[in-house]
Amino acid sequence: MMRGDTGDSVVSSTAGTDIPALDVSDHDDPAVIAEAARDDYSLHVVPRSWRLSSSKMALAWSSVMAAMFWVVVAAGASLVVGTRQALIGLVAAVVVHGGFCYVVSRTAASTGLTVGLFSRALFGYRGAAIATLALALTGTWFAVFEGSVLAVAAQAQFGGPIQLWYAVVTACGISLAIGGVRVWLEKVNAFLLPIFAVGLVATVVWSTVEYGYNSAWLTAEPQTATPMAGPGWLFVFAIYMGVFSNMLYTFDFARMGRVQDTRTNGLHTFGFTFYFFTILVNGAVGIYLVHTLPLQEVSEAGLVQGIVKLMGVAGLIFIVATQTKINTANFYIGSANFQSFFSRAFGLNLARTVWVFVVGVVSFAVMIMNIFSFINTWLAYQGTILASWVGIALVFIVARRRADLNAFEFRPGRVPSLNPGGITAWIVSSGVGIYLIASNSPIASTWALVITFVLSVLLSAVSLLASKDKWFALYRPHDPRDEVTDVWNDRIRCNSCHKSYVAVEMDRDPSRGYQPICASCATGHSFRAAAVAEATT
Ligand SMILES: Nc1ccnc(=O)[nH]1
Repeated sequence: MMRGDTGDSVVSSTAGTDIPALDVSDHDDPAVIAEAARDDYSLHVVPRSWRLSSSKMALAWSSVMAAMFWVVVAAGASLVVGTRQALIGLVAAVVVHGGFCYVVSRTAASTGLTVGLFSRALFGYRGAAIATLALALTGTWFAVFEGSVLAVAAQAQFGGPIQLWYAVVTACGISLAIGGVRVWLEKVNAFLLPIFAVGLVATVVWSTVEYGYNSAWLTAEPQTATPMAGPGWLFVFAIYMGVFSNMLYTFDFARMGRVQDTRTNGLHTFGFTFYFFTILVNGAVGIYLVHTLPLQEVSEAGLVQGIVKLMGVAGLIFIVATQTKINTANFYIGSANFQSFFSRAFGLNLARTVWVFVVGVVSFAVMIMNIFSFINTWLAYQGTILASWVGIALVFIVARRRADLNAFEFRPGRVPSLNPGGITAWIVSSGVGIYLIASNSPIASTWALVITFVLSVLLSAVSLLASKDKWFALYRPHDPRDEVTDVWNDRIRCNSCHKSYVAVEMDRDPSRGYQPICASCATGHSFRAAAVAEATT
């Protein structure tokens, strides 16, 4: 439908000019739907028609709930600070993660943006690429840990060389993550959720029957004294701040939630209910098991070996369920963010499928090379970068709500290269965090991430007060958003790839006679250069 035909004032911005008319439609382009089945609009805004019901969203996202990680981290922490302090730390973590993810998931659903696209509003066009690289590496390194745990469990049951199991686990991870969230993730995770839930209860009951119940686990004192500058619960809370990366995972999933479900999704699917189970229930099970099972070592590998020894094949099935679930999410986030990073940084536009293989090959190589401690160190430092991303994003989201602004500017032709306020807050706060962690003092394990986060909030709040409009947006004429009646419902055909995307993400290309261009094609160098030139003259 060409609205220009009606002479309607909707197209007023092009009236009387020789700007080409838009090819507008109000339904999805079949070619776009086919592409989305693999890519989930990873370089585009997710239209309202590609959203999942809240139950499907919950099943897809339940992937992150099931990871031996949550069980083992709490178990290890409780040996350092004692059960009571550990539980206090877990509760604090549930409240903070739940609250933040409420906010983050709402913003993701209302904007339909990825972490990569949204970050442009915070840090500018180039600055945003850092977030996608950090998140892609987080997904890949987590895939290494969770995959290796599964390989260890399989080896404990069946024997054979560990390298063989690494290969099997990697092949499974790749095949499940090839389809997008709606193709595989939601279905696989729905199927595995009951196995995970039953397995968790069975592990507790089985170990109690086998080794007897001893209530001493509830009052256990610290066993591995560690110097720390602060209370034990803060030590535990800080460990969970190290996985604030979950909030970026949340963003990339919640963009596929329906707008009318934002409250349910915010409170339950991604928020408090989710973390009650993920952090507190999983954690309490871990603390119980570590005081009940005779373990060789408290690590993910040690715990799964204990479980497989106790329960045999049933234990292995449980571990397969947990680790397969979490690795669908890790592979998905890793591949989607590598795709976004390489598209921005190197103009390399490949399907997400290709990046699924890259995540698989890289994580397999790391497992084979046996460099787990390197990855641990990497994640510890990188945790500061993602924690401060969260602080800056929250300040920005809250400020935007107060200013009553509806849409974030993220389009390549309409954001500056760097947002000096966001970038300064990001570099300074994460720099301080990295310095504190490198100092290896007792402050590192308790305060480093807290200080990073608080600094990121303060600095970004101050920078917003001092900010100028041009930090956030390039001002250019001929915005297709102004030419349609409904930016979410009207699809505009891109003159470069000839596919139609929702008007929210569309721009006009000054280097090609103001033809319409989509958010993905707009990452090309010539368009960006022309847009920047137009804005500054
Ligand atoms: N997001 C994640 C949290 C914990 N473990 C993972 O592998 N991934």
